[in-house]
Amino acid sequence: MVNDGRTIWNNCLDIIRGEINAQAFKTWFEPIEPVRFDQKTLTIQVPNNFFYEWIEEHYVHLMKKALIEVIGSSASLNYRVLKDQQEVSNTIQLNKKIEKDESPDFRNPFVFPGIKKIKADPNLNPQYNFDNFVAGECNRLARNAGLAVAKKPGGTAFNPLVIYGNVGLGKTHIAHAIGNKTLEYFPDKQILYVSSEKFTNQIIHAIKSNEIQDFLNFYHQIDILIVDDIQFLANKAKTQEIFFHIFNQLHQDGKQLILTSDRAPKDMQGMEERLISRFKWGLTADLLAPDFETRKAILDNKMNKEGIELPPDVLEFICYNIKSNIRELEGILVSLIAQSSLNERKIDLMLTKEVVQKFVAQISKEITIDSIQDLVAEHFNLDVDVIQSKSRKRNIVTARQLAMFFVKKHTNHSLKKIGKAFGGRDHSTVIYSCRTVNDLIDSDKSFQLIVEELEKKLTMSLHAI
Ligand SMILES: Nc1ncnc2c1ncn2[C@@H]1O[C@H](COP(=O)(O)OP(=O)(O)OP(=O)(O)O)[C@@H](O)[C@H]1O
Repeated sequence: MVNDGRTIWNNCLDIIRGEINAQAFKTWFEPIEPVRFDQKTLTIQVPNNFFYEWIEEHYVHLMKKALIEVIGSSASLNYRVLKDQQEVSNTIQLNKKIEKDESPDFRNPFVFPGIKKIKADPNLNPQYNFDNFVAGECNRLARNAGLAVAKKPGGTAFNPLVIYGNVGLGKTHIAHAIGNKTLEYFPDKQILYVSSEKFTNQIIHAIKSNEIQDFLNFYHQIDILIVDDIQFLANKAKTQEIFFHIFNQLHQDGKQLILTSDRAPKDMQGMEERLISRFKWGLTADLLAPDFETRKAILDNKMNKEGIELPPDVLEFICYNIKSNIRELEGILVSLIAQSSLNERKIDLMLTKEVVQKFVAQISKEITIDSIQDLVAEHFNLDVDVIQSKSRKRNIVTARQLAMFFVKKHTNHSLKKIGKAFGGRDHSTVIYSCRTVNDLIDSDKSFQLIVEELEKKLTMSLHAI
């Protein structure tokens, strides 16, 4: 029996750790100290008031869940806030009564055996909706298809709707958003969001307790089934077989299926061919990494929600450097807020660089010929090998000359080496290119602006730290 505060808190942490990402855990839970446990009340100490408020706002559900699991449903929680390094005990003494959480988890469906029409918790997170899902070219197809499906579930050609994309690009968010929107239009329809992991565990449980028929009955009554991260079904033959069965039945009945995955159906290894072919029946829409403007809009959105404002250079710096994972973008914002609160530091470019560097430590910190060629090629919408080619087309020549100019200015490479990296040109071509760029900067205002913009991107990038 656990009865001391530290053991209880450690047990809670074990539960919490499994539910949030490592960075958030480190930022918000590692600094907490258990103080005492008395009469089912756990007292924890947080570093400051801001910390307390953040935890209350963002993690109170999770804390409830953990405390109920470890202490029982009559548990309660006190915070003690450390201020100015002094312990100000009971300054904010909250006796938060912990109540049984009604909806943290999908209730095991087998509690409804044989019931004709069920009404189960759809397990949707209202925080993930279309209002806070920033639209961009990167998610246009998935977003539009999702909205169409929500208006007419089972009644469009997008069945199943398969949304795929790399880690942290919004698959779970959009899956819930579609579910929430559908619920708005059709409050009486039975919607269910389930992660593949949970779905698999439910099957294991059903098999063990001989309730597989109840399980199937339950799923056959769902009108809109959303299964997240179906790549987890790979190499799980029995789970795939059962899912296949459910899929066919629902599809045949005109019910809507929405699936997400981290890869396109054709690339799903360990998945039965018959399932893959069904995934291709409807629409497969990908989520791409957002462009700079969309990244800024996402961060803006998040800042509004948290009620904070960042200086423009800080915002731009983050967006220049974090390109391929929106969760990381948000993680940086949260880290910045935490760092500034814990260390009482202003959020400026210096602090931001420190935080960003921790997130992307694997990135090279030097400006290289490759990084310059990539940047210039991207700006002119060209492939890098075109820049290195012999082409004399005007825009290609300009891009090439500009890239050489940047390499000369921002690296220590010799003229010979630079020429070689641009399709084996000699040193006089490099000198001529740099001179031409300088002349253009002086004489052409729009060219000057392009140079400034690219230069900003180069120096904003982590390479410049
Ligand atoms: N277009 C967007 N607008 C606003 N926020 C977004 C957008 N896309 C993603 N996010 C946010 O990014 C974070 C990560 O998104 P999400 O968890 O949906 O990604 P995922 O693709 O499911 O990741 P994983 O592959 O790890 O499961 C979430 O906080 C989500 O709200």
